[in-house]
Amino acid sequence: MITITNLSKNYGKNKVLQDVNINIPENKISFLMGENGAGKTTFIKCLVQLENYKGQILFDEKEFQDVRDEVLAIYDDAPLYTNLSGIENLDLMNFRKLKKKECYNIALKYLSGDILKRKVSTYSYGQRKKLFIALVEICSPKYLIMDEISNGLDYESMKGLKKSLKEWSKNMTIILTGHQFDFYNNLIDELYIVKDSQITYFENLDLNKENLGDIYDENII
Ligand SMILES: Nc1ncnc2c1ncn2[C@@H]1O[C@H](COP(=O)(O)OP(=O)(O)OP(=O)(O)O)[C@@H](O)[C@H]1O
Repeated sequence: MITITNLSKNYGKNKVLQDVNINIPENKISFLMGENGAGKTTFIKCLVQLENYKGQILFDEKEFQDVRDEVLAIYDDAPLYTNLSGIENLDLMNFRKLKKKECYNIALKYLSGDILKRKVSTYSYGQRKKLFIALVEICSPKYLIMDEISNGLDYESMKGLKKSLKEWSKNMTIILTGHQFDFYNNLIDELYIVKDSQITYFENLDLNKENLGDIYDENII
């Protein structure tokens, strides 16, 4: 479980998050829903210490630095070595220390050999996303955080990712954010609303029956 206690984050006078207290359960898919600028990415950046904040974030009672090699965060400006090939990037970022050949074989499920051997600077937006998705399978992290992962993926890749996320969540604590509710409907286990500097857990909702678009209309607008 990830425990967030009294988390506050300001950018100057903009109080993006104020005294947030939530728990993210283990081995579930938790989804953060909120309008543009609500603070979803900020929250994720706090989780992985890319932003300073007030409060406490613990991963199964441990500080981030003690679980750093078990956390994988994927967000739009996540860094890649653009002068290196896709496979060289995977080899460098692979914290499970799989052999390069094993990384390559896993990555082939997501990108062709030709693309994997090309410099990342030549990749399309969707191909960069697929490289990170391959990294999830290579690293098999305990905690997986994906900010707007479905953006830029083609239909087949989205279907494949949805299936993989379900499978991964048997052994992974997963946090997702996004706006394309078609992708997140019938996928997520837990829902959190990000609004007015707060993150609120939605209790007792049957997410398999309820439509995220309707929940958004009723609770966010
Ligand atoms: N580095 C920054 N400096 C100043 N303000 C920032 C910075 N990053 C984000 N903000 C502001 O913080 C607020 C929350 O932004 P954030 O990116 O977390 O929103 P979001 O919920 O992820 O939005 P979206 O759905 O559009 O991706 C916004 O008002 C944004 O303008």
